[in-house]
Amino acid sequence: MQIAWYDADHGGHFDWHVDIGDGQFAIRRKLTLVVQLSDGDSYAGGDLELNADGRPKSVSRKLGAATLFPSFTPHRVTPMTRSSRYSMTAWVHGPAFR
Ligand SMILES: O=C(O)CCC(=O)C(=O)O
Ligand SMILES: [Fe+2]
Repeated sequence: MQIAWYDADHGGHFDWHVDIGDGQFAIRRKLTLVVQLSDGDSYAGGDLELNADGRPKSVSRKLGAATLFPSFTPHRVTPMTRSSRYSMTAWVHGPAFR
């Protein structure tokens, strides 16, 4: 589980990536769950975008909105342009993909 803080004054963003990696835990990630912990009207930028099919889509910015996706889906957080955003990310683990 992870709480992230993105702030406009500190260039908050997270470039395109997948959540599956080489690490002991990252290699076992199956599903990613992101919960919006900030009201979407209280900041600008900071959109979570998913690119499952070559057409990036932004997810809901509503406070409490939960987004679940396969951990191999490329995603990013666009640069913050005003104020700040909190999010919570949790991963569901399982046997490594083969
Ligand atoms: O904060 C978000 O919306 C996404 C976070 C994320 O992609 C990650 O921590 O891997
Ligand atoms: Fe991620």
